[in-house]
Amino acid sequence: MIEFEGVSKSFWTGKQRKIILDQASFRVDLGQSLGILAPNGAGKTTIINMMAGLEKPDEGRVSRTSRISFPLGFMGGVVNKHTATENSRYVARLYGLDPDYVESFCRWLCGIEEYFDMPVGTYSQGMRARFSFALMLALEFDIYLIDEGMPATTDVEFNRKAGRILRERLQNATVVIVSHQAQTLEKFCQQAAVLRNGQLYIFDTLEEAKQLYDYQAKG
Ligand SMILES: Nc1ncnc2c1ncn2[C@@H]1O[C@H](COP(=O)(O)OP(=O)(O)OP(=O)(O)O)[C@@H](O)[C@H]1O
Repeated sequence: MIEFEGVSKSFWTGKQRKIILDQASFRVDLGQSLGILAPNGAGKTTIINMMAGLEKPDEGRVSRTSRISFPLGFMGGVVNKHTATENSRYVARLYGLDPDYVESFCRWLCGIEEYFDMPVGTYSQGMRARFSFALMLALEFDIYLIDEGMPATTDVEFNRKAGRILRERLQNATVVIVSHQAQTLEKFCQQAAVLRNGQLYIFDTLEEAKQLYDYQAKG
């Protein structure tokens, strides 16, 4: 479970205060995958980062009582001067998993051949995205955090394999996915939310959320 209690977050832009959340309270329960709809720049990445514990609220409390993933595409734990082999074995040890398993899973899923033994700093953006996605899928979490704005991979074979594993994983796991379009959320989520005026409004159906989102877009 992830719970936000009276959470406020804003950024000072030099000209004005950009409000992301204003005393917002909501919960993500296990088994209730949530899709968050918000226009570009509204604060989707910031909310996902707060859920992951990468960013702190200015006020209020974020509590986590399950195994929460790092956001898909997050490379913060990956060391550029080390190879994918070294990074995957290191991350496996951090999470108390078998390094041989995590390394071979990532090697198989990434499909980046000899680059797996080259420093991550030498990878293309697509290779980096594939490696961080593979790393996330190698570890088991109760809640997966997916930021649609993260660099995507255009490798068809990888997307097919990774998509299949993610769908399998999501049969038993919960996902929080943020997007600016409803279509992306349809596949995964039991409930949908709209970020509006610093509040997250959660609905039982994507249809209801879309109505508020479309109304907001017109307004
Ligand atoms: N450290 C920061 N300092 C100042 N402003 C920031 C900071 N981080 C984010 N912002 C601003 O806060 C707003 C929300 O950023 P965020 O990346 O969370 O939005 P987003 O909805 O994920 O955007 P996008 O859809 O474009 O990826 C943006 O206007 C961004 O410029």
